[in-house]
Amino acid sequence: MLRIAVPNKGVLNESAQMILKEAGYRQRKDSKELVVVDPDNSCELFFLRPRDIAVYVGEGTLDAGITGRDMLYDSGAPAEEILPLGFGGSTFRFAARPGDFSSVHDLAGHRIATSYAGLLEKHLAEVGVDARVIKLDGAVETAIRLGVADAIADVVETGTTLRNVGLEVFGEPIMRSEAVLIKRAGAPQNNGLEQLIRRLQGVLVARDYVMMDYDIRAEHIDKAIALTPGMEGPTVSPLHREGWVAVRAMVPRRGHQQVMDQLWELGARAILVTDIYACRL
Ligand SMILES: Nc1ncnc2c1ncn2[C@@H]1O[C@H](COP(=O)(O)OP(=O)(O)OP(=O)(O)O)[C@@H](O)[C@H]1O
Ligand SMILES: O=P(O)(O)OC[C@H]1O[C@H](OP(=O)(O)OP(=O)(O)O)[C@H](O)[C@@H]1O
Ligand SMILES: [Mg+2]
Repeated sequence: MLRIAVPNKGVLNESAQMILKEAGYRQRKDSKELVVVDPDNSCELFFLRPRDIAVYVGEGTLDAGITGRDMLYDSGAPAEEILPLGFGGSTFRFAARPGDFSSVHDLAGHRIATSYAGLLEKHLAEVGVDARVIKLDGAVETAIRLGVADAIADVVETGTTLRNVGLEVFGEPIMRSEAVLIKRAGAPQNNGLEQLIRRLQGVLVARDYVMMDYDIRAEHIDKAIALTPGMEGPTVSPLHREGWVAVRAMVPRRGHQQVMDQLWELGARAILVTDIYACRL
């Protein structure tokens, strides 16, 4: 029985549930359900705080989990990333009142508020800056105004929260994060975990690619294939029309309209694009 940890609330919750649903796993009926048994897939889903997930997985009580890369790193738990999941993207950055600081090195001797003390302390040690870390639970942007800290280190996505309190980011981003699938560091990948990874990879490919079909004169096929190389080479079949072939290839969703324009210029016709519902590559 594979045991998977899923964020029970917060920004990662909905997208994590969605990707597992698309991968064929059972859904919880309401947000109060904390454990879902999915006998069809021989697994159990445990809904936990995203911050705690790396701890459970690192202890080996759960086989895999979905959490943020920043939270995994912050926890210091013996767990490792196995698959980036393409949602929950953010950066972890320093911010302060405009003009107060311009680089991490200016922070020596100052107070920095954060709810990611583990991540921040590791970063300060790496860059050799001695500063005081003030650990808060959340809403750290207000700490400067209330005189608890001189700077903050926090998750920034759109930057709206910082703008609203008149703060600005400074220095290089400390970390770029997104939701990731994790397992215990060094744990072997059993069959259930391998199946979970393959399924999630299938969902990610189905999201990122479309299927493109078109007809083209045989003499242009090399140029057409250069535009639509597919994953392992496109399928080229004869067409019941002298001198023409039909081509089928997976194409990145992003930019597929430009590819269609270029194929049209090349003389391709009947260019069709369809969604991929699910796949296993
Ligand atoms: N706009 C965002 N705000 C906060 N976290 C975000 C955002 N976008 C992506 N994330 C990621 O989501 C994770 C944080 O999730 P969440 O905010 O739900 O946790 P939390 O701060 O512990 O919980 P809560 O905010 O409910 O106290 C981190 O991995 C973070 O990088
Ligand atoms: O750049 P933005 O798009 O504004 O998003 C970033 C903000 O969102 C998060 O807060 P959250 O809602 O998780 O509250 P918290 O700080 O209490 O965790 C994060 O801590 C920032 O405050
Ligand atoms: Mg939060």
